[in-house]
Amino acid sequence: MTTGKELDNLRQSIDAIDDQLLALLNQRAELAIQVGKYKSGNPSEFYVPSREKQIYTRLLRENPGPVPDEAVRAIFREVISACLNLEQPLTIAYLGPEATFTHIASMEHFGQSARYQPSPSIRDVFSEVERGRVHYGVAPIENSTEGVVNYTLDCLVDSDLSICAEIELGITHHLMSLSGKIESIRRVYSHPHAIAQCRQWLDLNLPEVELVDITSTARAAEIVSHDETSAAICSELAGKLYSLVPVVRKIEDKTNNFTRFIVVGNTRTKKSGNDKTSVVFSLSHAVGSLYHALEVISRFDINMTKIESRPSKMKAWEYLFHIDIEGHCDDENVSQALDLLGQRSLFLKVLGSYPKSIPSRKGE
Ligand SMILES: O=C(O)C(=O)C[C@]1(C(=O)O)C=C[C@@H](O)C=C1
Repeated sequence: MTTGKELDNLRQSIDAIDDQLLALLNQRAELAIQVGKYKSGNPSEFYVPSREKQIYTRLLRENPGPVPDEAVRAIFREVISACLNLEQPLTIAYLGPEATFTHIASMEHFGQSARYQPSPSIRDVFSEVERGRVHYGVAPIENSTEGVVNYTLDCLVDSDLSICAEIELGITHHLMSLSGKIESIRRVYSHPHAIAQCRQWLDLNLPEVELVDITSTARAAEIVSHDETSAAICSELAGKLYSLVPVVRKIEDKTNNFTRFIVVGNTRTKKSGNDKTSVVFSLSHAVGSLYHALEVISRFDINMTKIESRPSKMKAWEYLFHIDIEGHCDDENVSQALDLLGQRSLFLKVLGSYPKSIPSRKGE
């Protein structure tokens, strides 16, 4: 047992370390301000995803414990966020309203010091950045259970913005209501993707209940906050914002449920050493055209992590192929592969090269 004196000594040692941490944090902030002065003054140069990725990778590799990696990441997220804010306060548009998973993903990536602005649609997220009203935008692009968010893919094709970074968030859905009682539920509101991710649970546990599609999980929570007989499938953050309590926690069918979000902006992200590149292309209706296009990827020894096709919208039954490949477009093999792929395509656009995400479980 620790005596009162020993406890006092331990707390004094903690105070001494806190003083050192505070002094070091301020030294770090001074250095970040100096780094900021080397940047040309263009606001889009201040946030450097490749450098941030290198910092996290090194710290997580060197972490001796007992502080868990997830905590190291969260602490340094806030340190970097505060330092960046001293260089240039960042404004971020996200697919709102407040407390959506996109909001959670944005805060997880940019930290508490950035300023956040909800946008009513994915198109609006893009246009806020295009019009220069915010520095960056965040939109969902793919869920591990439900597949791609088509609208984000379409916006990427139409827009001149680049993908600067990706964010991967573990997603957990809770059934939340005003009373927390399952027997009073007549309707369940949520975003169609969230309903689809909880389909088996709903069929088994609430087979008679009406399911209502809503534009976002956060909006569902807001509606339910005015109706005693309904429940929302939403994040804990959204439920708390509207004074809901959990009826049943973690109702998603697949426990490994992740969503990827993209950060879009006017800048191209430099190499971090562990990157991905997103590309969209279209092909002629000739025998083997897709085969010949993809042969280029394997010829240059590149791993493809995703392929998706979308209607071109220009002509019926013509398609755009969206692929993600490992590597940065400034890597020799990726750059050569993209040149050749361009020669074999009717149209090719590089949507961005960006650091591979470090998955986070903060949405759980
Ligand atoms: O290295 C930089 O360019 C910085 O601005 C410093 C810093 C940091 O705090 O480490 C801050 C923001 C950037 O996104 C990356 C790194």
